[in-house]
Amino acid sequence: MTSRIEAPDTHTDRALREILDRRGKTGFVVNAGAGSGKTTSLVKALAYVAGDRRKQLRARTQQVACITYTEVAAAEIHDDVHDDPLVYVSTIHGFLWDLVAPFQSDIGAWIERQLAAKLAEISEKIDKAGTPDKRRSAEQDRDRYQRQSDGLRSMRRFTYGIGPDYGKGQIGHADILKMVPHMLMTKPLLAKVVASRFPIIFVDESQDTESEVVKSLIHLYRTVQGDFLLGFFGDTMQQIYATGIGRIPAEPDWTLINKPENFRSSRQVLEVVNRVRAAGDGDQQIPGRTDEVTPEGHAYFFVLPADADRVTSMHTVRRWLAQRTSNDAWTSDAPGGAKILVAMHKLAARRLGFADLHAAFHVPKAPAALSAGFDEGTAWPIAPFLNVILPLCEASAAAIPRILRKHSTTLRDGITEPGVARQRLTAASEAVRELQTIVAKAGEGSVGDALRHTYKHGLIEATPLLSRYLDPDGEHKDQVMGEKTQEVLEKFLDCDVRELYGYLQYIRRESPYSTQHGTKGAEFPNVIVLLDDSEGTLPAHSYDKLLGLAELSDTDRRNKSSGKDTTVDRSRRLLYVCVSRARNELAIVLYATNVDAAILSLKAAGLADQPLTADDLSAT
Ligand SMILES: Nc1ncnc2c1ncn2[C@@H]1O[C@H](COP(=O)(O)OP(=O)(O)OP(=O)(O)O)[C@@H](O)[C@H]1O
Repeated sequence: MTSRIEAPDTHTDRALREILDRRGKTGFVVNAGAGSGKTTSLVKALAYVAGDRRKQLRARTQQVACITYTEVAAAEIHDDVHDDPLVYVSTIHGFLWDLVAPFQSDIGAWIERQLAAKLAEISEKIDKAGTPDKRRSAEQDRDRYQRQSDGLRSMRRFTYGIGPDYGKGQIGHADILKMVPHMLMTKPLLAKVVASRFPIIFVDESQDTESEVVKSLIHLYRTVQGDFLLGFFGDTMQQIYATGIGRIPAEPDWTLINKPENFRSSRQVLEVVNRVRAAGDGDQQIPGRTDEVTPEGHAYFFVLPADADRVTSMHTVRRWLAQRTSNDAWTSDAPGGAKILVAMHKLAARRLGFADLHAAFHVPKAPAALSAGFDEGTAWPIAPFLNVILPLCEASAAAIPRILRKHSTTLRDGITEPGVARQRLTAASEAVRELQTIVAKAGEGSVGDALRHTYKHGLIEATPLLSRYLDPDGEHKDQVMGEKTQEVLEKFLDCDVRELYGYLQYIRRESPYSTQHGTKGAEFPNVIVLLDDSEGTLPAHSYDKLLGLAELSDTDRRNKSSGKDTTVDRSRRLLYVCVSRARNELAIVLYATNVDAAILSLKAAGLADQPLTADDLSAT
């Protein structure tokens, strides 16, 4: 891929350079459609300002900050700007933590307030406990919180990890999004320090950036003196997370920029993109490339019966597409082949053989850090498998000591003499051989067998909660473990270790499946979008409602009449994101309980003039 910096200039690039040449305080919002080159313009603006103001930024030890939505996006932008040290690229969590990390005593005070709130909450629970058992359990939790609170006083250093462990001075992912905006809004010194370190801040995917974060950045803009530039790049039509702000509340003096072009998609794909958008905000995009360069492409809409076997019908669709478009990539699972966008991880899990694992992390009311963490590949109970256990089972004999030295607690802690290190390495190697036997044997409960074995032999570093679970009387006995966390861990440990291989393939993006949310910002040559409410939908989404195939609920109607976001709005935006990921060829496959009614609805909604059916598939 050539760098985005080399993309031809658009009017937006020129407008941004004019803004970047200004001094003093200024801001802008680029709000433009899918594939319009927002990220490309962002990268070009970064390169421009880092070149133009290099001397000044260096002299003042300042950087240009760019906040992205995912680690993948951050890595791509880093590449685009050739790892220029003047450009600081980070996800929102990393950025926010970096801002406040030096303000240790404020972090400590914040944790103290959280624990005080927990203690107040638990006292209420104790007072209201209906049974002696519930009371006893709440009292035990109160004692744990109390010990955490006591431990905090001697804490010298506060850190940040996936999950919180307040007693050990660690705040979690979710805490960051609450704590830092609050600190930015209430601590003028912090705001000053941030603005002098980052006189320019860009935010990509701004529509899905948490409201409080955006508000705190705007507060920063309002309060700082001197040179400061705040710029947002987003698309309100692509807001797919409920926590996102949607439209940026721009300050009156900011410049608003739209990009009407689409540089990504073929003509046929763009027509579908525009049809989906038409009933949303009505904006329509035009091909960005010249007539000769924009390919015609292909786009098809299939309506298949909801009782069709999904695996067979998907093979048939892919074969049909390969034949019709003379493009064998449709039947390939390799990168560059077909990308199949499913609504939920559960559907990918079924197809890739990790349904039990998925179910374990999605028990009803599972803590979000576990369920969402599983979906993202960051859940702490799984981390030992991804980082240590599976690598130890797959690595060559020569590579094993390196993995052990990096992760094994027994090889890291308390070694004072070389002889001890040798002995421990021999013991750890023996434990690895036993682990390999456990994993090769596999079967129900082998996840638990592997985890207990590696923990016992110090091969893995477990998070405080996992340690508490595996060793309830050990070092982390004061950790408070919710019932739901306990339930997830029990179910996880009951799983078959073989399921982790399909999961790994999925989160490493090596399978053709991706979730519709997970494709944010990406693009693929050949995309299939599955619309399949009968296999299950995300909360607050329904393609059947969007397409007029299911009745709106009373809540939908109430939301609609009061101008609030509705199930239909959310589903349309998600569909818009999905169809606009396709560069050349696109297929939408709707599984419908009533195929004829679905065809009529699609035509009436202007989404497809001539949807194809199972008969068309069998006719070739
Ligand atoms: N000025 C340009 N000239 C030619 N191609 C461009 C230009 N800008 C962007 N592109 C190409 O268009 C595609 C989409 O660009 P980009 O990812 O920057 O868009 P985006 O608006 O951020 O997308 P989305 O919001 O849909 O994720 C990329 O393949 C990119 O290389």
